[in-house]
Order: sequence, then C-alpha cells, then structure tokens
Amino acid sequence: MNFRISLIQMDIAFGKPEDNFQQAEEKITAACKDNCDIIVLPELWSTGYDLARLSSIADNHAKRTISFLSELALKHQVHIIGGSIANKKENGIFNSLIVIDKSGNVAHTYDKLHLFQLMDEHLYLKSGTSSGLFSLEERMFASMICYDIRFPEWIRAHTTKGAEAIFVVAEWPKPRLAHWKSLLIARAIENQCFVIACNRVGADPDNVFAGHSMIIDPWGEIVAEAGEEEEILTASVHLDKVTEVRKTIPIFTDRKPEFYN
Ligand SMILES: NC(=O)CCC(=O)C(=O)O
Repeated sequence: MNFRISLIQMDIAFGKPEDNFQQAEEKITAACKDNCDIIVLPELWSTGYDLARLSSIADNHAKRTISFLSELALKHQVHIIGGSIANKKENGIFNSLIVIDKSGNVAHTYDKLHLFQLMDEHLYLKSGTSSGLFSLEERMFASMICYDIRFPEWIRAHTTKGAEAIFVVAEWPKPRLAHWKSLLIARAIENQCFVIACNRVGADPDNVFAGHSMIIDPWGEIVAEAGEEEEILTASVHLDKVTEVRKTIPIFTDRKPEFYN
C-alpha cells in the first residue's frame, strides 16, 4: 500500500493563532492540489512556544482545531496529522497531537509524554498518559512529538505493537540539527519502519528552528528532505518496504526482551 504524504514545513507566528490558522489553511489547500493522501503539520503550529500566554491562547478542548481540520479533511478527502496544539483541559494544558481522517472524524489524539525542560515545557504543560498508536486505512502508525524521539524504548513500545510508520511533529532548534537527523535515522533503522518527521522553520524570541523535515525509509535511507525555508515536502511511502526489510534482517523475531530489564 502506498501513501502520498505532504509535510507542511512552515514558520509559526509567535502567539498569534489567527495568523497561524490562516496560513495553515492556505498551505493545506496548496498541498492538496498535489493529490496527497496524508498531510502533516508541525508541533504547536497554532501558538508556537508562547508558553507564558498559553492560558489565554490555548485551544479549549481542541474544539477550534478539530472543527477547522475536520472541515479541511472532508473537503479535500485527505487524512491530516494535525501537528500538535496547546490543548486546554480541566486538569491543565497539554501538547496534543490530533489526527483527523478523510471523513472528517477524529481518528486519534496523543498528548506529549516527555516534556522538554530546556524549552520550559514542564513549567507550563502537563505530561500525557495516552499511547501514540493509531490506524488509518487499516494500517498501524505511531505519533510522536519532538523530544519523544530521544526515547527509543517509547518508540519501540509502538513498533512491537505493529506500527509501520512513525509520524513525528516538531519544533526542533537549529543548534541540535545533527541530533535531529541522527535520531530520526536511528529510529527508522532500529525499528525498521518509516519515519515521517515535520519540523518548523523560522525563529521565536528564544530559538531558531532547523527545518529539515524528512521522510526516512525502513532501511534508514532518506526518501525526501526539506531545506531551511518554508516548504511543502511531498513523497510517496510504500509500506511494503517495511515487510521486506523486516524479512531481510528479522530483528522483531530475534530480539530477547526477557534479558532487557
Ligand atoms: N520541542 C521539543 O521537544 C524540542 C526537543 C529538542 O530540541 C531536543 O533537543 O530534544
């Protein structure tokens, strides 16, 4: 099975949801002209890391985001991995990834598990408790948010349950670009799965972001890689490659989890 996937590598207006909703709509509409099956947005795409103002700009129970993305998904008949957004719930604000299927329904939500202290997430956000596992068109995937890629055991917990591709949404800063690339390639090789990673570009008051969104195949080869400017990166992903690589080097049958703790 093939999916044509478009990553929206965008700049994000700091703390300005109105501007970001408008540009997300324009970019999703542009990506859909290229006949993609799945669209991916970056982390915290509607607010950026304006954490100090989240109590006034976070989306209340993700209502606005869900209705906005559902309408676009239905209109263009496209699945949307809706990046992540600041999601205000009764018990705090979460960094929530939302997947909308092409019928406009919420297929999955995942609240970021590992909060990134270097960017103060632990001071403003609550850590999630949900799994990243989800399915679209009867294929299993996993969702991860940025810092999560530094936790191989968390990603492994999803590939042992059948995930064939990992979607990563990110606001990854430029000084650690080498880590971004190496970690994504390592996660693809060790899990023999596709890694589909959408980062942002531009800057906020504290960071300059790296871009270099990429799609990596289960052999660790880069299928497509963006530069450091705004871009819609589109490529086809052939999921049969996962089975092929897992047959060639059968790590999932050779592993000995009983020795790992
Ligand atoms: N937004 C994030 O989680 C950033 C993670 C990051 O920069 C890292 O080095 O890890």
